[in-house]
Amino acid sequence: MLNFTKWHGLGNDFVLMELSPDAIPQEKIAGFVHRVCHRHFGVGGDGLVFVYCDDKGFINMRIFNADGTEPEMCGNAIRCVAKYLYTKGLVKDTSFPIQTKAGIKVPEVIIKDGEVTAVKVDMGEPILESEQIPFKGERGSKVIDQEIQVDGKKILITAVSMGNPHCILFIDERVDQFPVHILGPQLECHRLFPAKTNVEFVEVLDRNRVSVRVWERGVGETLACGTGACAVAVGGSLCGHLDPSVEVNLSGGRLYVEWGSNNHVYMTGPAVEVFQGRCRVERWEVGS
Ligand SMILES: N[C@@H](CCC[C@H](N)C(=O)O)C(=O)O
Repeated sequence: MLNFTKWHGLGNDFVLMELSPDAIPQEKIAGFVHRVCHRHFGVGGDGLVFVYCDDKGFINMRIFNADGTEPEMCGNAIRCVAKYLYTKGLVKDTSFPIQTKAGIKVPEVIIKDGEVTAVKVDMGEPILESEQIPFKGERGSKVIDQEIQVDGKKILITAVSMGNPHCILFIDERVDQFPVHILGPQLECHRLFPAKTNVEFVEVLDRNRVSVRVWERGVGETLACGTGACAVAVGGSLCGHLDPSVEVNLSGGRLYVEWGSNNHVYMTGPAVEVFQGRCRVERWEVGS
């Protein structure tokens, strides 16, 4: 039996296990994650998050998407991990570093009347030139409002990496009526993004407020994406649509993002524990 807790950040939901994925045979991880995250045959979740201390005593977080692929980072999950560690008494300070595949991130739990009401995360610096996002071949040639063809139609995209890749579209229509389920998968697998991409559809409400729907790599449409919200704030600022401080309204709720003058991106939002449980696992086969 494996203990787990179920968490969400604005409806972007995760199964959290205090375990290193290295404890699982490499060839079994994708199937294990897929099964745990399955909404009918497993616990159900957009992803599975592993939290553990490495041999140097560093806290590590590794996240896997529901399809079993491993992204570099997850903004909503790191808030859940920070609250988990703090409320369980596994860390004493309100702010502490967490090692991820996208480098060290520093969450700070915000406490009011003895309760963790939100988590603010220093998400580090955005990356505008990387192998994950389209790059025109010259240094300094960032992808900002660049025209591309999708299914014979011309669209403008902006590409930002927060450790994981994001393709951002600023749209003129209402985002709640936008065909996210058609354009999302087409852009996720577009040849310009060699490692596939997350896709954010953004309706700008004013210079400090946006409405966003997200199509996530390896998952599909989710209710929120923390790294996506950060990428939108950076992309919107680079395109001249937004100020550096933005309220990001996602399908599952609101995040506050600030692109600081030190080039770090700060994301603030909630983290909620939903339930605890144990799942039956035999040879890393779940529920069989
Ligand atoms: N929901 C996440 C991002 C999870 C990873 C993403 N699907 C990817 O493949 O990069 C967030 O809150 O940032």
